[in-house]
Amino acid sequence: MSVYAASGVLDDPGPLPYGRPAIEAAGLTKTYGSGDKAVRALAGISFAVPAGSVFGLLGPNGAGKSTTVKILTTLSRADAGTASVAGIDVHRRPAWVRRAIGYVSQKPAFDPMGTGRENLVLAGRIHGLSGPSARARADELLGRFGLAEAGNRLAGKWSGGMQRKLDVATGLVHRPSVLFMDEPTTGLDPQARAEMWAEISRLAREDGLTVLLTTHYLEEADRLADRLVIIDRGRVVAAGTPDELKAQLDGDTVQAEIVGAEQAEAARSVLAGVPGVHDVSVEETTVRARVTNGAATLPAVLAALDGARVGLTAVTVARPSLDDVYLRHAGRSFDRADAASFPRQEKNR
Ligand SMILES: Nc1ncnc2c1ncn2[C@@H]1O[C@H](COP(=O)(O)OP(=O)(O)OP(=O)(O)O)[C@@H](O)[C@H]1O
Repeated sequence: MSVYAASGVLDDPGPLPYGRPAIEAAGLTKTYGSGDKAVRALAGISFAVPAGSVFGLLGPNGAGKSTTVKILTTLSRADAGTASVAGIDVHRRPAWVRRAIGYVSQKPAFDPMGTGRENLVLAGRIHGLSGPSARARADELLGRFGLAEAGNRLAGKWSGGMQRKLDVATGLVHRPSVLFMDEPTTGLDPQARAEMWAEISRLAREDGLTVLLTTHYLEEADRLADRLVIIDRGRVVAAGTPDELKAQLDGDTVQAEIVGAEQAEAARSVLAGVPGVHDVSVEETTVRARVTNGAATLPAVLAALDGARVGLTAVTVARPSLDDVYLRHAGRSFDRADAASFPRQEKNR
């Protein structure tokens, strides 16, 4: 099979071989700039995404999510490592990959001065559909996303949730087998976010699409992803299903808010001595610890802190969350890693 037919039209790369992951990344590295200004964005990222599943790429700002997606969607080249999408090598066959994937960026991609239907028809035409085929596909997608009634109204006047659905529908016009979504629910209100989660699940369950989404919302990854990797500073620090990752942390988490940072350090040493308490960490005035059994250990924790005259403003006991998984692997909590990198990221935008 030739890569390009004489007309320049691509041959069909064919279906994904049975059992082969829809996305495979192995040892991807990427450094931006050189010398003193070099930024190592990826330090050897590897993962595999089963076909027909929702996969989460989770990490704080600057972790390397966008760089990974850019490489997988052929917008950037890795310095080293290999990657394939829909069974196609991203470096050797970028045009094939582009035909097999859809991409929904974080920023709106639709024309607000066009109707929803016009936007979809235009996207279909850009992908080479004939006029009648593009119109039929537009109507199919409007119906699929519950947008049929609004289809002839200006997209710029739609609600944020409807506009996001339009962006997703646009990414699906050419029937890709793999859909990349960058922060799909950023900026949506809670109801629109829940609706978008349901849509994304449906795409995988009912349509057999493989969805790779990036997010820095732990809850989103927990609720939506069949499997996920947590990326930190260009490395995969944890991988598995959300339940597998949380189950690695047996027991509960005790989190105590301490009156001052000095007392928080004192609290750390006090708690480290309480039987059943382990992995004590301190960030500013927050002390966290893993405990074998939260309900049984809490009285001893409170008594120990009280005995050391440590002032508390709040104490909570919770089942392990993905934040705890991140804390265990990255040595700092997710929120703080995100906040720490935020000012630098703002400058980049
Ligand atoms: N074009 C670029 N030139 C220089 N440095 C870059 C460039 N793009 C990204 N970086 C840096 O590479 C690192 C990884 O960035 P990347 O955008 O992949 O992270 P991210 O996890 O997607 O973050 P965010 O959630 O903020 O998009 C960061 O330190 C970032 O500042």
